[in-house]
Amino acid sequence: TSCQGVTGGEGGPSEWYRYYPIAQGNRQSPINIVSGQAAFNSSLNPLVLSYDQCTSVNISNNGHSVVVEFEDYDDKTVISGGPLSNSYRLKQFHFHWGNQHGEGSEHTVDGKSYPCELHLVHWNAKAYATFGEAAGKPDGLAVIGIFLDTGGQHPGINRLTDALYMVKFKGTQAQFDNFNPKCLLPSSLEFWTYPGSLTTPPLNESVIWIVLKESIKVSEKQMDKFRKTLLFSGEEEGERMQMVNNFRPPQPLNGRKVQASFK
Ligand SMILES: CNS(=O)(=O)c1c(F)c(F)c(SCCO)c(F)c1F
Ligand SMILES: [Zn+2]
Repeated sequence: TSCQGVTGGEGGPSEWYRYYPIAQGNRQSPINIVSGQAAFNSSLNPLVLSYDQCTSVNISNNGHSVVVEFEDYDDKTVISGGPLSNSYRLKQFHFHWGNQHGEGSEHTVDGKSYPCELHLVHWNAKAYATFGEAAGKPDGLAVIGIFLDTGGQHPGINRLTDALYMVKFKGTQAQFDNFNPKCLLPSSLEFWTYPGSLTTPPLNESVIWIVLKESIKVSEKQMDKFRKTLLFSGEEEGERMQMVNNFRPPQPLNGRKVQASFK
């Protein structure tokens, strides 16, 4: 139900504006990407992900999603190129998903939802001293969005889905090292890009979005692991609420231009 939404109980996306008025701002995310209206920009550089030295630290359930965090005290895991003027450091990745096939992603493409969307969250450590500071700046964050669609089993995501039982409850965390999210990339890095926001409170308008055109394929069984293992609720809470439908629906474009790195 809508009151479940991303917050799992204390009012969903339609209530956020009460405490976070920026929910009605002019660069909110996600959006529906209308492929025919995206402007091909030949001056967009190829996206470069320098993830070879990445060090994952832990996996956790923050009550909104399952999050894998990385060491980000130096530039060993960065992205550059694309629409970005400098390198941005990987801080964490997390997912948004539905409770059945037809919904789950945050961005939609020509009105089509995917069952899940992966967000790789990076921050502008060249311009700002901390993630928190960057999260308040218009060019502070860069999030790569990758659609997960159902198809054959994805070998790379198994280590992750096998670890979900350790973070079943809100507020739990477990060690999770040597996971390189490069294994979750599709073969093409072609993308759409547009200026937007966080999709969960505080909804800061500080994200340069980079949404990959090509989805990765995971099996229905792997998708079900997210839906059946994770809870919005904490261990001590009586009622167990399945963590599903933790996605925000598309927001008004308000005149923004979506650029494409491809024709
Ligand atoms: C893009 N997806 S999002 O808005 O839901 C999102 C999120 F869920 C996060 F947890 C973080 S990191 C916050 C401190 O860790 C983030 F930057 C985000 F952008
Ligand atoms: Zn997200």
